[in-house]
Amino acid sequence: MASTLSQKPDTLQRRGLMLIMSSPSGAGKTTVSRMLLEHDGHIRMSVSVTTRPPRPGEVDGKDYYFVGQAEFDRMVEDGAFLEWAFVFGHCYGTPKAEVKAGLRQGHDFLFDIDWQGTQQLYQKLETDVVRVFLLPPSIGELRRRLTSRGTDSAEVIAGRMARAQAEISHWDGYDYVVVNDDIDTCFAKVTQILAAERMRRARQTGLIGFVRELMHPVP
Ligand SMILES: Nc1nc2c(ncn2[C@@H]2O[C@H](COP(=O)(O)OP(=O)(O)O)[C@@H](O)[C@H]2O)c(=O)[nH]1
Ligand SMILES: Nc1ncnc2c1ncn2[C@@H]1O[C@H](COP(=O)(O)OP(=O)(O)O)[C@@H](O)[C@H]1O
Repeated sequence: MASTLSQKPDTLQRRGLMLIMSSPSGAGKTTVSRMLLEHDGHIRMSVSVTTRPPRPGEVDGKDYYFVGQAEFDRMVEDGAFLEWAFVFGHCYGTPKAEVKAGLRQGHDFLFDIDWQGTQQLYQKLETDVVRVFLLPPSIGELRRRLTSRGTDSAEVIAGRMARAQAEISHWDGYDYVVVNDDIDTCFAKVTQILAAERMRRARQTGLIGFVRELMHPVP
């Protein structure tokens, strides 16, 4: 039977969500983020600002906005960040403007940020935030991944390994925890989390009118 409703459920207005992915360095956040951006047409990356120098192959404006310390400090003073933190000796921050406007328009955003940034975003925008923590299958595999990525010196890798346990200790500040053993399985799980979170009643702002029409159909 043809529907008499004025709106199709699939096209209803929805508030955007903030999918945060954190992990110890090398567990696979960047890899899973790239897969999500490639396969999901509705999520955008929140590109952070950092004082860390670019790695080979990283593109300014795509991977990060690379800035000097003075410019970063000015942005902090101007209130340009939703959150910012000091990680591995460098400053990292999430620019505010694009995300706030995008959420209202129903866009979803993906954040590759650490536990400090996650706490700050959760305190500010709790209902919009979905927190996912990726774990490596083992500490040995984490070291192998950091080494095989080939982007950091032995000294930097040693620093990241030394921080791994401290970062893992924040796993209980997240809504979901996924072990990134096989990459395709891990990606499938993150995709399932995103799909379910998009269906949360509180996010489906357009449902109110739709449900009203279902309950009071025009004869
Ligand atoms: N709080 C916060 N953390 C960030 C931000 N951008 C990146 N990070 C985190 O900073 C850490 C270092 O990032 P990066 O230097 O790219 O190395 P990675 O750990 O190999 O991804 C990671 O834990 C990122 O999640 C940000 O805007 N805010
Ligand atoms: N499930 C996986 N199995 C094997 N290698 C992986 C897996 N996930 C990521 N990697 C590799 O491990 C390295 C670190 O991954 P990356 O996504 O850069 O981690 P992070 O962003 O968390 O620091 C990269 O070389 C990546 O290709």
